Amino acid sequence: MSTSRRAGREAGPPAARPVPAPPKPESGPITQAIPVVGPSGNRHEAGAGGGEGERSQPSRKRGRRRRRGNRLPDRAIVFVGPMAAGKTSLGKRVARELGIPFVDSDALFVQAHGPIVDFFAAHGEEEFRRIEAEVIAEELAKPGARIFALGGGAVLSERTRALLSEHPVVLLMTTQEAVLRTANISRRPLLRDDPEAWGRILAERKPLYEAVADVTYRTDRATKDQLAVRVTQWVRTQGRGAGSGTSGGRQGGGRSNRQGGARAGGARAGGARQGRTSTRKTKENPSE
Ligand SMILES: Nc1ncnc2c1ncn2[C@@H]1O[C@H](COP(=O)(O)OP(=O)(O)O)[C@@H](O)[C@H]1O
Ligand SMILES: O=C(O)C1=C[C@@H](OP(=O)(O)O)[C@@H](O)[C@H](O)C1
Ligand SMILES: [Mg+2]
Repeated sequence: MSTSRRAGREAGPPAARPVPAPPKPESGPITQAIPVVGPSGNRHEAGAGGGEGERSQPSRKRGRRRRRGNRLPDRAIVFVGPMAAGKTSLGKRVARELGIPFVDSDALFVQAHGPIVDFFAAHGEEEFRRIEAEVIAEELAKPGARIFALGGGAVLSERTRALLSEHPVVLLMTTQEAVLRTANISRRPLLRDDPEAWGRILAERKPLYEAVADVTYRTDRATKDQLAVRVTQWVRTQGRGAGSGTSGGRQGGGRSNRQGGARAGGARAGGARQGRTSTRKTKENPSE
């Protein structure tokens, strides 16, 4: 296992990753209706449904299947990445697939403080970052499997990066071209007046994303449906055999990661889990 290279490479069979906490009971599927906070701040049901025209409750059959299939950690699985990479939209889908809640840090912020664009205008970015880091720390402290999508700049906080060393972290990466094609720029204060700032901001933050990530998926090279399947599969490996060496092996086939031209970068954390305050994860980077 490489100990120095970072995320952003092809996902393949990840290596086992030691988990520091004592083995926790694996969380089973959550089959009851689950409150979800979307980016708009609205609560809706996610366990199934997620607000995109699907059922509000998983069927009993699906629930049984999930109970057998899920091996989820008893903690938040965190999505990071640049603005408009798809953290919110893909995070919702993955949560729905897994039958677990979805939480979005921007939505938590909006619930308490109103629209981010307005907050930036009134109080500035620094104050936004301060509150964002608090909101994230509070959420990460809660137990229970769920997908937690962070705002793109959340990794700027050292405190947040340190906390992420205790969580499975998925990095979603894309390109400026794809973002300018699909994203709603007007809701993102840092892009509103200068959409091309996206690339400059990414250049500054890329090392931070890579330092916290366990696996990377490119969202500009696959459909949301394809990615939802792939990321869901990866998440399912994260609760297995803490320290048993089986945690990543099942993904191994990496089959889905290499299909359809959608490249999932892969890396696995190892070292970071040995130290609670480490902000850097040790990864294996299978070749591309
Ligand atoms: N393969 C994909 N995965 C995720 N999002 C995608 C994909 N293709 C296009 N999109 C679009 O990109 C945008 C990403 O927005 P969002 O999920 O809010 O990103 P983020 O939360 O990372 O800022 C959405 O409009 C989404 O529909
Ligand atoms: O990258 C950033 O600095 C930001 C990203 C946004 O979230 P998304 O990444 O979900 O767009 C939101 O937190 C805010 O506009 C600032
Ligand atoms: Mg988002």
